[in-house]
Amino acid sequence: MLKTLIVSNRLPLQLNIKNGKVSSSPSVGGLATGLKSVHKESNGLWIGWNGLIQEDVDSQLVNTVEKVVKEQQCASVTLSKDDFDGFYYGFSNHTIWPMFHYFMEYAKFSNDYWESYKRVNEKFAQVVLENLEEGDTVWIHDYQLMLLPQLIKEKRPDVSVGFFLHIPFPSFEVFRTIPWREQILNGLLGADLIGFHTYDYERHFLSSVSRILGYATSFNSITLADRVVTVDSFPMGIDYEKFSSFAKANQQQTDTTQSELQRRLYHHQEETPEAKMILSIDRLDYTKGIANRIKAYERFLEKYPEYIEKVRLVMLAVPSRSNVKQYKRLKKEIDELVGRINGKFATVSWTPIWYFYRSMPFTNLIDLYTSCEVALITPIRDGMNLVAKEYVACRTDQTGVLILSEMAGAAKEMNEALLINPNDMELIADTIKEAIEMPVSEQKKRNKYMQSRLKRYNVEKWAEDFMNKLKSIKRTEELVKTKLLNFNRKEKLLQRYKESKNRIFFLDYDGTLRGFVNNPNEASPDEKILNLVRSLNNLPRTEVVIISGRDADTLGEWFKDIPVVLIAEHGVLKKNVVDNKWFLTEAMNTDWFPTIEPILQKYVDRTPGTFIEKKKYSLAWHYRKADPDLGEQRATELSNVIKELSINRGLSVLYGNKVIEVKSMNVHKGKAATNHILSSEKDFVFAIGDDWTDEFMFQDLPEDAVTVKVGRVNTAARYYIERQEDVADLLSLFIS
Ligand SMILES: O=P(O)(O)OC[C@H]1O[C@H](O[C@H]2O[C@H](CO)[C@@H](O)[C@H](O)[C@H]2O)[C@H](O)[C@@H](O)[C@@H]1O
Ligand SMILES: O=c1ccn([C@@H]2O[C@H](COP(=O)(O)OP(=O)(O)O)[C@@H](O)[C@H]2O)c(=O)[nH]1
Repeated sequence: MLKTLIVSNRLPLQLNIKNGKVSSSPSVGGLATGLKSVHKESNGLWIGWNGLIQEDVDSQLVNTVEKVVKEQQCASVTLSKDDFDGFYYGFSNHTIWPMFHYFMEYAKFSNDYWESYKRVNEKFAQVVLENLEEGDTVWIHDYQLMLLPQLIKEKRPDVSVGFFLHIPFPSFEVFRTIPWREQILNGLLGADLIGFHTYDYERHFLSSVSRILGYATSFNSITLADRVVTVDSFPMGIDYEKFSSFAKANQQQTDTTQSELQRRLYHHQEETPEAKMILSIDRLDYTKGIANRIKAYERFLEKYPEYIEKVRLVMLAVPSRSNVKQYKRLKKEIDELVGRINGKFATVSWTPIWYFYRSMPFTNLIDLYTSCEVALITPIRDGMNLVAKEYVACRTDQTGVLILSEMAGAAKEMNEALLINPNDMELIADTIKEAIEMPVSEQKKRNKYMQSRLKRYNVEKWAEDFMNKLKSIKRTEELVKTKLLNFNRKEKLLQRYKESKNRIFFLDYDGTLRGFVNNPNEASPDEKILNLVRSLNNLPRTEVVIISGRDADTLGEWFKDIPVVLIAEHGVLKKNVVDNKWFLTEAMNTDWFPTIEPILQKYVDRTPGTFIEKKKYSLAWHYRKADPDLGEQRATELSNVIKELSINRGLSVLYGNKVIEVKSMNVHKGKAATNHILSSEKDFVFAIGDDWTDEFMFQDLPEDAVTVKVGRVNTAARYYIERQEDVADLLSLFIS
C-alpha cells in the first residue's frame, strides 16, 4: 500500500525513560495536528529525531526505544552529541536561523557546522531510503533538512518529494552571502513541490534560484535539465476547532474546576474590573522582538500615565535553544528590562509586568488567551506566528484586540488586526492605547472576519492542500513522461526509419545542435556537430535541413562544406543543395527597420547586458546576459510596445530563448518546413527544436511527422528529450 513519509527534525512525540522503562506521549504541536490525517490514516510513517542523545541512552534500551517509537508509526534518526551541537545548535540555529530572519550579524559561518549539517542530513536520508517503497510520497519539513530533498531524489527519482519551509526565505541580497548558497538551493530543488507560508518568501526563493543557479523560472515553476520544480505558498493554519472548543469549555469552569492560573486571572479581573491585560507569548527568541515590545510598553506607560495601575503586560517567554550565545544574552536582557520596568512603575497594589519564563501546559495557554483583552505580538521577523491565530480563535465572544507585527507571515492573512512596525516604539505605544480603547462593536467586527478565515483554512486544510498539489504534480509528471523519448520509443522510431524510403531531418541549431553560450557569435559548430550532420546527410535517401533563426551569412559560413539545405532567419531565406544559392521564400521588405531599430536601441541602453542582432530581414533583441528579472520585465514591456507598432506593418514578434525577434508576419519555420516538403514524397519526417519558434514546425508538419522538443516545457511536439546534450545521441541512433 502506498504511503506518505513525513520527515521533520523532531518526532511528534515525547519519550520518557524511567527505571529502565520507556514510554511515549504525543506532542500537541500544530504540525502534529495538521499532519495527523496524513500520518495516521494512510499507513504513514513519521521520521525524525526522537529527542534522545545517543550517548545518553543505555545500549540495552536502544531496541526498546525503537519499538516504542515504531508503535506510534514513527522511525528515529539517531543523533550523537556531536551531531546535535554542529547540526542543530550550529548550522541550523547559529547560521540558517539568523540569516533567514535577517539577523546577519548573529550568523556564524563555520565549516565544521556545515560538515555536521551535511552529515546529519545524510543520516536522515538513510532512514528515509530504508523505509521507502515504490510509489511512496515524502513530505520534508523545515530549515534543518534543506539538503534532504536532493539526497532522496538522487537515489529515488521515482518518488514524489515535497518540502515545506516554516521560516521566512530571505531576499537574494541576504541569501547570496551564505558560503554554501548553491548547495542549499540544489538541496531544496530535489523536491517536486516547495511550499512557503507567504508569496514574499516564494518570490525571494525564485529570485535566488534564477540569480545564483541561473535556472529559468516562470511564474511558480523552475525548469531544471530533467525536471520541473513547482513553488507555491500555503499559509499554515491552526486546529481552529480545538482552540475554540477548549476556550468555550474554559469559560464554563466553576470555582472548583478552574486551574490555579485561571483562578488568579479571574481574581485579578474581579478586583480591578476596569483594568486590562495585554498578552505576550513566544519562545525566547531574538526574532520575536520581545525586548522592543517591553520598551514600547514602557513608552506607553510614560506617554499615557492615566493607564498606570489600569493595564498589565502578561508575558510568557518559553525557554528555547539556550545553548546558543545570543539566546543566553537575550535572556539576561529581558530579565533586566522586566526588573527595571517593574521597579520603575510598580505600586503597592500593582506590578506592570507579570513575567513567566517557562513553557505552559495547553490548558494554561487557553486561560491566558481567554482572559487577556489585548494580544501584543511584535516579532521583528517570523515565518508565520501561530500564537496570533490561536489568540483570535480563542476569543469565542469575538471581543479582544490583536496587535500584530507586519513582519510576521500571519499579518498577510490577518489584515483586520492592528498591524504595526515592530521597530516603531511610538507607534506601538499609541496602538496599545488604541487597542485598549477600541469599542467592543469594532473588536467584534474585526475578529469575525479573522475567525471565519482561520476556521476555513485550518491546519488540516493546509496539509490537504499541500498534499493535493503534490499529487497533481505527480499526475502531470506521469502524463509528461508518456511523451519522453525513452528506450522503447526510440527503438520503434528506428524501426520506422529503417522501413521508410524517403527521409528528411529538420534540425534547429541553437539550443538543439549546439548548447547556449552568452555570446551567440561564439556558438559556431565544432567538429563533433559537423561530423554528426555530415554523417546524417550521407545516409541513403536522406535529406538534412538546418532550420534556424540565424542569419544566412553565418549559417552559410558554418555549413559551407556540407551539402545540406539551409533555412535561415526562421524561414525567410533558403539555400538549396543543387544551386547553392540563397533565395527569399516570400517577398520581404525592411521598410520597418528605421521605426523598430531605435526602439530596440533604447531598450539596449536601458538594460545592461542586452544587444541587437541585425539580420537581413529581421531584428533580434538578446537579453541572455542581462539580470534575469530585469531582462524578463523589459522583454514583456518591449514586446508590448512592438506589438502595437506592428499592427499595420505586417510584423510579428517571436519569443525565443532569451531573445525577442521582430520579423515579417507571414514567415515562420512551420511554413518554411511544410513548403519545403510539398513537392517531395517523404515517408519519414523528423523535426527537432527547443524553443517557441520551433513550435510552428511541430504544429504545421504532417500528423505522422516525428517531432521532438528539446526540454520538457509545454509543446505541440509528439516527443521530448530532456537535455540538449542528449540530441547527439538521439541523432546518432540513425547513423549507426
Ligand atoms: O524546535 P525548536 O528549535 O525548539 O524551535 C521550535 C520551532 O520553531 C520554528 O517555528 C516556525 O514554524 C511555525 C509553524 O510553521 C511558524 O509559525 C513560526 O513562525 C516558525 O518560526 C521552526 O520552524 C520549527 O522547526 C521549530 O521546531
Ligand atoms: O508554553 C507554551 C507556549 C506556546 N506554545 C505553542 O508554541 C507554538 C508557537 O508557535 P509560533 O508559530 O507562534 O512560533 P515558533 O515558536 O514556532 O517560532 C504555538 O502553537 C503555541 O501554542 C506551547 O506549546 N507552550
